[in-house]
Amino acid sequence: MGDNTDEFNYESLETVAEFIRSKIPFSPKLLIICGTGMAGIPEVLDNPIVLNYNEIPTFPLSTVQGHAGKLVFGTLNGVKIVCMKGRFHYFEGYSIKTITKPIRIMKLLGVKAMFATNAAGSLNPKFQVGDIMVLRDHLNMLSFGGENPLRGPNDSRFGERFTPMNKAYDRQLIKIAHEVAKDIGLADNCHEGVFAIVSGPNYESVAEARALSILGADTVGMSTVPEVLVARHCGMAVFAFSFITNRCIVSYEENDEPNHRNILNVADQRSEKVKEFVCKIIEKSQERWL
Ligand SMILES: O=P(O)(O)O[C@H]1O[C@H](CO)[C@@H](O)[C@H]1O
Ligand code: HPA
Repeated sequence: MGDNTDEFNYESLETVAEFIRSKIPFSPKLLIICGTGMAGIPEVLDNPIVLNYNEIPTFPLSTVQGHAGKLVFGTLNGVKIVCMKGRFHYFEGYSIKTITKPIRIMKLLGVKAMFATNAAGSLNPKFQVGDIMVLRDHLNMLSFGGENPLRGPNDSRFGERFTPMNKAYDRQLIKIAHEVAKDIGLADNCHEGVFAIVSGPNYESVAEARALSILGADTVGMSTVPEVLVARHCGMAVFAFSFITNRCIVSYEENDEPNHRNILNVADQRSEKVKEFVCKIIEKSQERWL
């Protein structure tokens, strides 16, 4: 779990990238991280090639239900893509560096942009379960507590010491996402807002949900933001969205409770729409990734 062990240095990550290069006949340009319940996204790829995480030296292993632990390489409209079917979360016990390790490996493979998806609870009363919220910004509650994957010596071969975050989410891709939502009949179900990350694995207490809302968060989840920090640090364009699987409970009078099984079910029911949304955004931004 040490921050600066050899496992994370440039040369070690390059060894992992070289292993992947030896298995895959092309260099991916776009990384898609499949959130909980979004494991169907790689089905859109032509000529898929699968690499299991446990075949890749030093790659972490998925432990969460709904996260298979596979890299799926393929193309869509000529764009060379790699999907992470299974991401890593802080609550699994991995260090913040481990959960973001794949991002730098992907950079070494040639990836220029990251599309990150997540299942999230909604804090904004205007959002419904089944809606999408495109991330305009985030609230990094882990970093407020000092946990940041960019902490430690900076290797300038990846990026600069200090990374701005005010323009983390690519504005052209956000615009395209709204256009696509309109085109596929999701205009009323596609929002834009602020995502807050908490460590989990517990869902929020009523007081926590209320506090996050007061701080300006519209959705909350347990992933994505560390990946975004590392992707921006190494110069990738970033697009992210939350798929809203549940409402956060902000009243002591409510009997409802969030649970992972329901979250998987809700995501599963809308998986075709989510796939279409992602495909069309890639199609419309295609020239940037060729
Ligand atoms: O963020 P993803 O991986 O979509 O998963 C979300 O869903 C799980 C909780 O049900 C947590 O892992 C949370 O982060
Ligand atoms: N809170 C935190 N993480 C989540 C939630 C939630 O309500 N739903 C899905 N992931």
